[in-house]
Amino acid sequence: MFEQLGLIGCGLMGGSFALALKRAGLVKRVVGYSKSPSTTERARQMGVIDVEAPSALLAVSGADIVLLAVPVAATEATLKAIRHLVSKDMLIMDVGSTKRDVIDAGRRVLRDHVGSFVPCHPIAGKEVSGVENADVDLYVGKQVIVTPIDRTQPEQLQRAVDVWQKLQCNVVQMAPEAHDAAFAAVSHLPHLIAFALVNGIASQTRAEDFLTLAGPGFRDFTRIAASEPKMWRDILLANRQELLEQSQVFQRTLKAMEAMIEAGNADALEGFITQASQLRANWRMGPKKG
Ligand SMILES: NC(=O)c1ccc[n+]([C@@H]2O[C@H](COP(=O)([O-])OP(=O)(O)OC[C@H]3O[C@@H](n4cnc5c(N)ncnc54)[C@H](O)[C@@H]3O)[C@@H](O)[C@H]2O)c1
Ligand SMILES: O=C(O)C(=O)CC1(C(=O)O)C=CC(O)C=C1
Repeated sequence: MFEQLGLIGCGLMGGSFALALKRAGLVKRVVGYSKSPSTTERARQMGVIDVEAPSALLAVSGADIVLLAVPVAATEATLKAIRHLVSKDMLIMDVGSTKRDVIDAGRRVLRDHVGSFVPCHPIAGKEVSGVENADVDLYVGKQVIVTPIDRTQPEQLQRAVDVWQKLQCNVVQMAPEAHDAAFAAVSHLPHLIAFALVNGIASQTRAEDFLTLAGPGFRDFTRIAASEPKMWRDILLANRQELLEQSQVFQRTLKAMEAMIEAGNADALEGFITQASQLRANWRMGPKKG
């Protein structure tokens, strides 16, 4: 049981975490801070946080657990704002979608206290952001990737794993580099393609007609194109090297498929689609069972 959660970033991810922690009876009090005071106020009105803090530092004052739930590019400034109150006994976690840049910021800013910081990434989310969309069940049954470094205190790592497990998450430990490589392929690239696809259609003179005719296939494929622009700008830039490599792989695959279509090679095209279709039909979210 924690005495006080210091929540920095009272949005979708942070708000959902606070609600889940409260429901599980794991925290007595939540003190929250968001850049915009109206967001912090809204979070209190919704019962997501109990007390509004006027700064990140004051949100951390008296906290034994801290969650950073801000855009990844805001991590360094946030850690700088709180570093004077960070102690060895405080568990600090984040939920950022990229890990190498977040960890680099942690090393630079926290220095001797970097051991209190356990980098985390819940593989849960939505295309809508903000505290209004916070959801007590967001993390239930989802994977949480933890990417400790050599200096992470084993006790803090264990506490972080325990918290996520009590929220009914499946915790997976990985190296930060392996994390960023994997999520470039299965999260960042799909978002890049969804944004590009929508804008590619929108750039055509008949876009309005096309979009009026679009059905469930378009809706499902492009759901994530409605995601928060600044958050995704930061993610795509933070993981640019891995993402650009994945984009190259995608473009080569697309070119190969175009060549089959151009040549009218029905067998090759069918084989290619069969491979993807079977893979996707058998795919289930989460770790392999059995
Ligand atoms: N949305 C998703 O699907 C998803 C999934 C997994 C991880 N993440 C990660 O979670 C983090 C938060 O995303 P979200 O979806 O909750 O976004 P959000 O926009 O809903 O919430 C972010 C909150 O942080 C606040 N904020 C922004 N800059 C700040 C700063 N400098 N100091 C204090 N507060 C600040 C905003 O006002 C907002 O309240 C991001 O790092 C993102 O990469 C998002
Ligand atoms: O469901 C969505 O809308 C998401 O995009 C969630 C999603 C993903 O790509 O799977 C997005 C970013 C993350 O860091 C983790 C999860």
